[in-house]
Amino acid sequence: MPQNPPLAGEDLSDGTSVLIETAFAKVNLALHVRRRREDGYHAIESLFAFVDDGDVLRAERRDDGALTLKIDGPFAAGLDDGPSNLVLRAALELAHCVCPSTSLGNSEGGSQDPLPHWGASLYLTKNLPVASGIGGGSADAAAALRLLNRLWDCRLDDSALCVIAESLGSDIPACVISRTLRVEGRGEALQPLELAGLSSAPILLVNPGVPLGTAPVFKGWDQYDRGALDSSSLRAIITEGRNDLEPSARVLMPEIGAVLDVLAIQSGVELARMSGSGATCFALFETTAAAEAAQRAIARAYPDWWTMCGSLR
Ligand SMILES: C[C@](O)(CO)[C@H](O)COP(=O)(O)OP(=O)(O)OC[C@H]1O[C@@H](n2ccc(N)nc2=O)[C@H](O)[C@@H]1O
Ligand SMILES: Nc1ncnc2c1ncn2[C@@H]1O[C@H](COP(=O)(O)OP(=O)(O)OP(=O)(O)O)[C@@H](O)[C@H]1O
Repeated sequence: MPQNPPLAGEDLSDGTSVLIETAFAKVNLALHVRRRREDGYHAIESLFAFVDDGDVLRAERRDDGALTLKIDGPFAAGLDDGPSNLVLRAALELAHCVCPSTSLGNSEGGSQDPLPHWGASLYLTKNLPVASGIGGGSADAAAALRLLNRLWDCRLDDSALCVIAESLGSDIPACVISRTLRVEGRGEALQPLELAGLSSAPILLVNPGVPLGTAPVFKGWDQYDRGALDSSSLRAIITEGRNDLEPSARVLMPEIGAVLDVLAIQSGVELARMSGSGATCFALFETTAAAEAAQRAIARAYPDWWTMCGSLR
């Protein structure tokens, strides 16, 4: 772990500077699962929104062509900083797309023939719980694509980054955009949405403190199509929207029921629901003061639960 990761915009002694991206936490305000596809993935209809807070990724150029990742922050422990990390996988995929003959190295001596242009030192501050339904790893990969697109001056637009993102994970194209979206397919069909009442909405996220993998939750879906998503208004999302993965996630992790019950009784709550494949649940509030009061009350009563308060972007 880095002792002193560089700060955003900090000028380093060699004259280079550090670039920074936030990996915004994702929430599925509604997640309708329509059918299991032949390729094993599920066709979804979902309203994605993003919180104005999350993990933080910093990068500085290095001229030796090496690509390294160091992780700190409250959820760094146990997270592999090797080539399986989605940040490094995204970096490699971007470099290969822009320059197919690129070989990237790491300081431990991975590459035979590193090209100086594609070097970077990456520092990830992991604030979001891992495997928790708020796209932490997906948001990190998307932030890496946005960040290295700038650092390496690749000049790819969002749609080109989304094509690269799609090969890395279903949630990653939406995380590249990190704005309110209606999402279909297995996660790659994106339609931007401006919903009245949603912009800057106060939100509280609560996780019961145990990781939950995505694949087993989809596997437990009962294969019953409960119908299309009406994303025409926030009211429709609140009253008609569902998270079809909630029953299966609750079987695997009954604590989700307790989190939802506690969120639902907080004063000023407009909507309480599970995000993604769980176990994180969220609540939208009428005011920031109500969201912060609920966070304080829940943190006092359930010290093992993780909470984060913010606004939708
Ligand atoms: C539940 C959501 O987070 C909602 O936004 C996403 O649908 C999941 O996105 P993700 O974590 O990026 O998923 P991936 O890493 O692509 O896939 C993990 C596993 O979840 C299952 N999976 C994922 C997405 C999807 N539309 N159908 C699926 O069945 C598959 O078993 C897959 O092997
Ligand atoms: N940078 C990363 N941060 C978090 N997890 C990562 C990262 N790189 C790889 N992973 C792996 O990805 C898996 C899923 O983690 P992630 O936090 O993205 O799940 P999630 O919150 O359920 O996401 P989603 O909402 O997209 O389903 C974990 O098993 C983890 O080991």
